[in-house]
Amino acid sequence: MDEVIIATKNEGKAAEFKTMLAPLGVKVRTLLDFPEIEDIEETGHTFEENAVLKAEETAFALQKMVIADDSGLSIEYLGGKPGVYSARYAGEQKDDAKNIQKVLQELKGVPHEERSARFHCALAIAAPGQETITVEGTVEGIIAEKPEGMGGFGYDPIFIVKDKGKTMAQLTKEEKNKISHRANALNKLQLLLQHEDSVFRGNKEDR
Ligand SMILES: O=P(O)(O)OP(=O)(O)OP(=O)(O)OC[C@H]1O[C@@H](n2cnc3c(O)ncnc32)[C@H](O)[C@@H]1O
Ligand SMILES: [Mg+2]
Repeated sequence: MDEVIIATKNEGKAAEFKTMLAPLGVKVRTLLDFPEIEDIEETGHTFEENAVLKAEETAFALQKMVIADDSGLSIEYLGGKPGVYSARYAGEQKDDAKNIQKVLQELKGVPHEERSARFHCALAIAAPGQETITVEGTVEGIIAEKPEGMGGFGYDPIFIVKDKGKTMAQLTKEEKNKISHRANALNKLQLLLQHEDSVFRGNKEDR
């Protein structure tokens, strides 16, 4: 595998995939490089369903192998919300600051011990005529009282990583890419592909 297309238009995700896949020597392109591909409607009820939708539609459109990422934040006190609606929680414009404000508003006055949350990342790898493969990675956290830190993207400034006692946005890129839901999912995918005898492994010479 010398090139992989990540079916995302999210710049934060795109940057993380580029960094995490760099050691493998794989060239990474994203949908930011294919502006002709229109937004795919995320009609699934789970992260996995949406990842499969995005991966299969893009693989069909480009006739290439692609990986899609559907991810989001699930907050226990809110019954799992924003969940699959994380990107558009505060409206169609997918505004990170507004999404964060909405979550903080909904958790106003809720004590620390009831602010448990989890980031999810479902990855799907699809290629024309191949069975799609999916994996999911998570990371546990607590929703902060206010945003802290400048790194990452999305909900990172309000997500205190349980094992670190800092928000995801306060971690360095290297730290985030070691422990994140996306890193966990990508590690699982790599392990799975090592055992999978399919087109996704590429030619022996590529390995
Ligand atoms: O569908 P694509 O084009 O990949 O881009 P998107 O931004 O719409 O992506 P999703 O549908 O998967 O929605 C993900 C939401 O979860 C948030 N999110 C995902 N991963 C995150 C991370 O690592 N840190 C913080 N927030 C994250 C992100 O900001 C979005 O609001
Ligand atoms: Mg999306």
